[in-house]
Amino acid sequence: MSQEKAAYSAWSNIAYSMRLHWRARPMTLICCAGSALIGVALPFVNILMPKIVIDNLAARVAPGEFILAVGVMALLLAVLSSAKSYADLITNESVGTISILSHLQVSMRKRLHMDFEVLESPGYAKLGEKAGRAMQSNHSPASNIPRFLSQLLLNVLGFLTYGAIIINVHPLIILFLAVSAGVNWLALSRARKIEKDTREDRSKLQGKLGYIHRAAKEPSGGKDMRLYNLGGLFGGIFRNVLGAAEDKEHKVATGDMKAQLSDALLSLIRDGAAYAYLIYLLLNDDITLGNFVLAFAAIGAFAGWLSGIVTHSSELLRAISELSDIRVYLDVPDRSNTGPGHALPAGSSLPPAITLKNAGYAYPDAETPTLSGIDLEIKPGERIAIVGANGAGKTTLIKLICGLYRPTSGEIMLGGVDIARYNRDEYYTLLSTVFQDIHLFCCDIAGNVSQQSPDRTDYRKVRECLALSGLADKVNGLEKGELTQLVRRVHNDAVELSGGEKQKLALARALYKDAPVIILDEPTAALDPIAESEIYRRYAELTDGKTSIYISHRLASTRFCDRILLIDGGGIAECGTHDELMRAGGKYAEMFHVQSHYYKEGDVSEHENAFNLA
Ligand SMILES: Nc1ncnc2c1ncn2[C@@H]1O[C@H](COP(=O)(O)OP(=O)(O)OP(=O)(O)O)[C@@H](O)[C@H]1O
Repeated sequence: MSQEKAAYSAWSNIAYSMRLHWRARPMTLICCAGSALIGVALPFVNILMPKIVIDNLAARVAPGEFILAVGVMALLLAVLSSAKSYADLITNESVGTISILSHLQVSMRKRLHMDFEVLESPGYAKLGEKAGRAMQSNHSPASNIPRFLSQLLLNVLGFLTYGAIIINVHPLIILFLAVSAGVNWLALSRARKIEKDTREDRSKLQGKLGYIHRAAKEPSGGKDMRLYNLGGLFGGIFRNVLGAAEDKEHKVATGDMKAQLSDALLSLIRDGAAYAYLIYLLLNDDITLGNFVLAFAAIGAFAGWLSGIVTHSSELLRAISELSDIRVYLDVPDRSNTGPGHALPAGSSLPPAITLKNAGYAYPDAETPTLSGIDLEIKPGERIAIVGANGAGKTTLIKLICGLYRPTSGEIMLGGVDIARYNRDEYYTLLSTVFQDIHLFCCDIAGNVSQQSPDRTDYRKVRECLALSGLADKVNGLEKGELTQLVRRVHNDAVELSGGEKQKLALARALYKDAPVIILDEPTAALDPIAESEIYRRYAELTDGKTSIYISHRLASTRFCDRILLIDGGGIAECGTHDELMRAGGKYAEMFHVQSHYYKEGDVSEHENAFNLA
């Protein structure tokens, strides 16, 4: 998967953010604009008030006129102040929240539906980590672009209004103030560059910290940590990574601090010089007292507007850049066919043939393909067993057949049509699967079997499937039976299932789905011998009228299949019935002999009879 996509331009990100807020709640943007306008009017009225008071006193106006002028100003202040509070309330409450909720929803949808191959790829995970940093909360910069824009607008308007007052006193003051702001901008640019340059590394370090955290937190990792005494080793690695992360964060914080210091220092020099000049004008009677007070206040605030422009444009640029991270992540395309696809074959009680033509698969960044040149036709209703050494590519092969991976060479067809042409979700309806890594969902046992909400669950069928998979006794022994919750982390009263029980539950889930193709990846690896033998005994019943693909390391158990495929060297090295492969005397026969060594002669033939298929 290509990880780097051209980053979005600043304008594109601003337009995107504005669109997002406008669609969700137009009032938010109206309030942002209102906040900027009132935000500049309010202090302006504030600094105008003393001038009006002084001018009126100097002109010795009638008391009624004086009170009216001051009263109007006070009323204006009160109205503006209330309007500003209202606008701020709306923007503070909505801006970050609208953005974060929208992005969280889209990213959750993406996680739930994204094509599996991309979901699994490390490149996608890294993009997710970067985006995750930018989506940490409703206060994160990327979520607050309209607010930064509003603040920037406020400062630009303040700059222009107050600038007009100051220009009236002397245009050079503006030039002087603007040059000092330019110097300040340079200092902030440096800080922003440090932040930008270190973002990739900081994101990677955060990813590592997250991984170590999870490994220490999850019971599966915690068990090994204790038994292998990994506390010291992992603690050391954690400290190193944390140290490196702190170094980077420190670098960014130091850059920010230097920029702020230079801002404070420059402000002091700048305002001091401007005030000195105003005092000089007053002492020489070149300015009225009212105008002196107004200009004095304007210069004080002008510096604030200038540094506001510098700071908020810098913040806005940072936010824009982080929004790019989110958009790049959300824009990773789902390559699977989620639109209207080719109609699924209908009309036969048996599922259609699955054909692999010269199919192969190379994992991203792998030097050599895991599988290549696979030619195979799985006939309707056929029972196929796949065997082979660890890492031979058995699971990869079934993931290809399931459509979870797209072949990197050749093609896979169902009923003569490339499986990529079927709608992905419709194609999945054909498959009942049990993989090695079993995931339990935080609902009750019945829901875990039906994979449906309670109102759509057929409880009678759930009980039948639990009986077929051999979990009925366990479930019936629970106080709430199949209504017992699973996943303790979510439900306090949940039960914990053993590895074998989970496997039985996964089998019940596959049986409940009752799809025409059943794919089992070592479904009995964690079962006790009696439960395992029971599954073998019932295999014909469980897969009746279906195509079945069955991976197992227990070679004796594959004898009840119509055909056995031995995967080796990235392809199908041997193919045939058990007897054919034994007669051929190849790798399968060798593996079988090695394994049967551990069984008494009678055990194998016992299985043979038990399957009632040989
Ligand atoms: N997500 C992945 N990314 C990269 N390589 C992978 C990935 N999954 C598996 N592989 C590699 O592909 C090869 C085949 O793996 P696969 O899981 O298909 O083997 P298997 O025959 O099912 O093994 P086992 O019997 O141990 O379950 C292995 O060498 C493995 O390292």
